[in-house]
Amino acid sequence: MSKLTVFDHPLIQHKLTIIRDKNVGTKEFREIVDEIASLMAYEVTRDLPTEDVEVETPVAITVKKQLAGKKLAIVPILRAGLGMVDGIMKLIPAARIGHIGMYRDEESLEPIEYFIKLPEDIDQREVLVVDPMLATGGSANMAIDALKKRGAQTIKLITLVSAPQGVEAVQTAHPDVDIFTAGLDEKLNEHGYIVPGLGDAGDRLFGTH
Ligand SMILES: O=P(O)(O)OC[C@H]1O[C@H](OP(=O)(O)OP(=O)(O)O)[C@H](O)[C@@H]1O
Ligand SMILES: O=c1cc[nH]c(=O)[nH]1
Ligand SMILES: [Mg+2]
Repeated sequence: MSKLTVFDHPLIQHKLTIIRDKNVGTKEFREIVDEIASLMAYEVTRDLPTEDVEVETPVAITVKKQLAGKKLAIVPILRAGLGMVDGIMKLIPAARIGHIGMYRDEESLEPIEYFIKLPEDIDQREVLVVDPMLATGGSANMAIDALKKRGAQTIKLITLVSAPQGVEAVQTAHPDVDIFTAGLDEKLNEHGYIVPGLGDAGDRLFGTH
């Protein structure tokens, strides 16, 4: 069974509470999603391997740690996942970025894929799939399926708000994929929105509601 990590860091919780407020506008929403993504990336990358390297300081030669060249790819699920990319890239600037375009059919809630473009060596990279919302889990599962079909082997899923149903769906379909989320909410409503959630993340990020 994959691991579920719910971040209880006070900064993450505080910032998530701010953007849940329906009166927060697009500019502030986008800025805070970016900040939360950075804070989450710091924790998600905690287990990256390091190696010893020699470095000459102005004072002496010493041996210290650097990242052991583990290659990463950040894969946002469009549109809303785009809002988390820059925040993660600030910490991991050498990561490659893949894109998976997907939207949920409003009636069936089934995801529909409309775009996919990944780094060619995706099979050699640890992949961070990012999407603010994990609701039914349909989109995340379809994105992970698409990644595995193209050879991705190590995948983590990073979300801001998750519904228990979505977590269970991903854990069942992909027990090898660890999930990191800033908030585990109560449930889904009859329209498939997370309750209490934060509404439609894509619309709030891009001002399209
Ligand atoms: O877990 P699920 O039930 O699949 O729902 C979650 C998906 O729904 C939202 O995208 P949406 O379909 O609104 O597309 P958008 O990002 O373009 O707004 C969200 O960003 C996820 O991708
Ligand atoms: O609550 C939800 C559920 C799916 N997608 C969103 O953007 N919000
Ligand atoms: Mg949307």
